[in-house]
Amino acid sequence: MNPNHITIIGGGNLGVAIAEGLIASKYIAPANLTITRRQIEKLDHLAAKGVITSDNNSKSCLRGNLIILAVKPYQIKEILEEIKPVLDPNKHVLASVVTGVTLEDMQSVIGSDVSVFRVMPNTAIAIRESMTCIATNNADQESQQSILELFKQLGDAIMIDEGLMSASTVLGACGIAYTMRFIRAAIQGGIEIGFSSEVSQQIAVQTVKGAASLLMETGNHPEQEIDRVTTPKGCTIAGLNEMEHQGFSSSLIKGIKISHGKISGIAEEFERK
Ligand SMILES: NC(=O)C1=CN([C@@H]2O[C@H](COP(=O)(O)OP(=O)(O)OC[C@H]3O[C@@H](n4cnc5c(N)ncnc54)[C@H](O)[C@@H]3O)[C@@H](O)[C@H]2O)C=CC1
Ligand SMILES: O=C(O)[C@@H]1CCC=N1
Repeated sequence: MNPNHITIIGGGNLGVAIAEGLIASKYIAPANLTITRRQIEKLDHLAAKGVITSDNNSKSCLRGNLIILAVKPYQIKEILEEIKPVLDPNKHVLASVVTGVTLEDMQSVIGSDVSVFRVMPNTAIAIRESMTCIATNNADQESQQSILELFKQLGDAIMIDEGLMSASTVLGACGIAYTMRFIRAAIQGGIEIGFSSEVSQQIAVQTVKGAASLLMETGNHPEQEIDRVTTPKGCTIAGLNEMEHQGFSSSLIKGIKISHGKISGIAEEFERK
């Protein structure tokens, strides 16, 4: 399966980010990309780039062979019922980015003839820097390879067991928000010690990028890199230890666990519809 036309159903935050990443990657021409939402005027910026915008999900599915579902968890069941009559197992592959809704949930509506994937990117997909985790229970190796290759164009991508999909949602997708909050706090601290907001942001953002790049390029554990920074009796270790006394790592780990626990509640929205 090589996606020759991609249809994204749900042109909200993530759907638009995926479209932008696809356009930037040149993986697919804008004319081979369709995106839907009910208020299509909100997709005018994509239409201006040559993307097909529509408020008709079924017609849009006829155009695409890869269909990406990017709606809220409580909306997906209704949409699956709507597009089911036009789904063709010999043509279509379905990929859902919807949080908490399982492959089995989706197959309970559309059956298991069509290959279905759960895909968990993050909003950095817009600039081709997503970490995307992918799972399936019925797609053949060739389709798995195609989907993996596609999302590798948009950052990094790995196949995982579906049982880890909620964990990947939290670490990868929610992780963007956690990291932004770290950066915001660093900016605020930088202002307290003398920088303007703009310069503080410039320093904080490049420092986070540098830290991530160090780990990517060396493969080191963060603590190895921390050891290189913490001069004995120095200012880094003093600040780090104070942050830990205040619960820095603990609060992050607890937050990750709370987010993870919340996902089973999100999945119930599928059942209630
Ligand atoms: N925002 C994020 O960072 C991430 C979101 N997700 C998941 O992706 C899904 C979408 O999230 P967001 O983009 O943030 O939500 P959103 O609310 O911004 O986007 C959903 C879009 O679907 C549209 N929509 C609703 N009913 C429709 C219909 N019948 N036909 C066509 N379009 C319809 C809405 O108008 C809206 O634009 C959710 O299930 C979320 O859990 C997953 C990973 C990251
Ligand atoms: O907050 C949420 O529920 C969604 C899923 C991951 C990112 N945003």
